Order: sequence, then structure tokens, then C-alpha cells
Amino acid sequence: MSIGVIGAGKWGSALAFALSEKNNVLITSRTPRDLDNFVTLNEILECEYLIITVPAQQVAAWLEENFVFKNQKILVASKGIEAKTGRFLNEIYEKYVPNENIAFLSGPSFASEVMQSLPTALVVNSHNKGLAEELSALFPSFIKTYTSDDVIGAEVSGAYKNVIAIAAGICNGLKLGNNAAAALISRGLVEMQRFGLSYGAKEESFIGLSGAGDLFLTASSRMSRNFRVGLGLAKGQTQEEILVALGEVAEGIGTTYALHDISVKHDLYLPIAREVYLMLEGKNPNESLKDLLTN
Ligand SMILES: NC(=O)C1=CN([C@@H]2O[C@H](COP(=O)(O)OP(=O)(O)OC[C@H]3O[C@@H](n4cnc5c(N)ncnc54)[C@H](O)[C@@H]3O)[C@@H](O)[C@H]2O)C=CC1
Ligand SMILES: O=C(CO)COP(=O)(O)O
Repeated sequence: MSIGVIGAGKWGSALAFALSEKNNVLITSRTPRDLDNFVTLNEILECEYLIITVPAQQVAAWLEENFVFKNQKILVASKGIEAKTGRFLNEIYEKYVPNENIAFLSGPSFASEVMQSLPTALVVNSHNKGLAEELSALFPSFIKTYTSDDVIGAEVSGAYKNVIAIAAGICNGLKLGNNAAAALISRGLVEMQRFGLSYGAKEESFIGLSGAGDLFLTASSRMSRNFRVGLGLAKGQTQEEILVALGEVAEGIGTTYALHDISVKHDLYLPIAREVYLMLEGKNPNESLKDLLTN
């Protein structure tokens, strides 16, 4: 099997490592890396399977400038909503890849634990059941895979949980306690489910790995970059300072801006996402958390 991974950041590298248990895996990224299996993008585009980890805010430009569809079977492994337009990843990809050739990966999965071959469970989501099963079979024994046809449920879950993780990081940074964290996370789950259902997502996705699973992981651990964004906001750092210290992608920021625009446009009630947006724009985190957690 030839699999090409696009993006040699944390997640691309971890997926390349995991998938190499059963397959021949090549990897590429914008900046050349000194890796045995590193090749050019042109070579990657010849692979039968592509795993794409280009972050949500960059993917539209990346596809326009670099992508050539050659009937590859594609697994999108990024999580986020485009801030500029409010588009979900499946809407961005639909201009370049037919529906039957594309799937979306979801579920709780810190790259660093995948890199250590620790047990992980993921969901491959596609409108093409056969493709979801084919892609699932590529994963190694330490990754248990499930399939689903709820693409929008997976996408909303994967993107929205990052926003709730920012809120949970703020709650932790402000030392508001475990009761407050549990309240925020469970209200967050309700909020993201309500949002997803309005887009036609399936209820079950939110109580499974894609929703609750990924939310619990990300919103309760300092290993999450989005949680660490929240810790930084609680300390009074600016977005810029936080991102410089992080040195990696935190998709929750762009997704918060996307959710804000969507909620204004469609008059949706998204209280946690709204407060995260206001804090990113400078509102005092103590005020925001008080507004969220008290009567
Ligand atoms: N790290 C993790 O544990 C997980 C990450 N993800 C998702 O995977 C995606 C990538 O995350 P990471 O690899 O962790 O981030 P990272 O910060 O480690 O790496 C980002 C990657 O994106 C590439 N990239 C950035 N801007 C680009 C552009 N303009 N054009 C082309 N490539 C560009 C970089 O070269 C790099 O390979 C994100 O959507 C993230 O939410 C999903 C599950 C787990
Ligand atoms: O999506 C993830 C785990 O499933 C990674 O979360 P962070 O991007 O917040 O580190």
C-alpha cells in the first residue's frame, strides 16, 4: 500500500509513524525534513492514499496552490472551521475531491501518545462506507478504528471541542476548581451538540469518541495546545504571546472566530464560544468565567 502523508508537524509525523506498521508510508511538508521517507509533494501526489494534516486556516490556499486530484483516496486529519468564511473542511475540499474519495478522521488522539504506540481509538468518517472501511484497515493494531457516515458530526465535534478546551484551560488557570471544570465541559458538550444538530449531525456522534471522547481528552489535559491557550489567557497573555510560546497550531482560535461569525449570521446561542471569543478580544477572563458559571 502506498500512503502519502502531507504535513510533517506533530500529527502528520505521528500518523506516518503509526501507519508504517502495516504500509509503505511517505511524508512531505512545506519545509524539507531530514527523514528517511521524506519526499517531494509531487511524489506524494502519486500515492494511492493521502493523509492530509494541513491546518484548517491554511488548507484552502494550500489546495488551490498545490493539490492535483489523481483519484487518490483521501483522509483529512485536521480539525477546525475556516475563520474567514465559516466553512467546514468538507466544504473546502468539495471543490477538489469527489465525495466518494474523501473521509475525515476524528476521536481522542494526542500525537505524542500515538508516537509511543499507546492504545488509541479513532473514527474514520465518510459518506462512502467502503472507503471508510478501507482506510480503517490501514491503521496499526494499537489504534482501534471505527467507521461512521456522520461527516458533519465528526467535523463539528473535532472543531468545537478545541474552543471548549480553551475555556477549560482558562478555568484551570484561574483555579476555579473541579466542579467548575466539569460544569464547563458538560455544558460545552451540550453546546457543541446543539450546534451540530442544527447542521444535520447525528446525536450519537456527540456521546461517542468524536464528541465526548475528544472533548474530555482535550479539555482536561495540559498536553492539549488549546487548553494551554486557555492557561495563557488566564495569565493575561495576549494571543500573540501565547502563540509564540506554543510554537504549534491551536485550531481553537480560528474556530472561535468562525463560530462567532456563524452565530451572529444565524442568530445562534453559543454561550461558551461567545465568551471565548470575547476573551480572545480582550475581555477579562475572570469576568467571562463569572458570566458563564454564576447566576
Ligand atoms: N497534534 C495532535 O495531537 C493532533 C492534531 N490534529 C490536527 O491536525 C492538524 C495539524 O496539527 P499538528 O500537526 O499537530 O500541528 P503542528 O503545528 O505540529 O504542524 C502543522 C503542520 O502544518 C503545516 N502547515 C502549516 N501551515 C501550512 C501551509 N500554509 N501550507 C502547508 N502546510 C502548512 C506545517 O508545515 C506542519 O507540518 C490540526 O488541524 C490539528 O488540530 C488532530 C488530532 C491530533
Ligand atoms: O485534537 C487533539 C487531540 O485529539 C489535539 O488537541 P490540541 O490541538 O489541543 O493539542
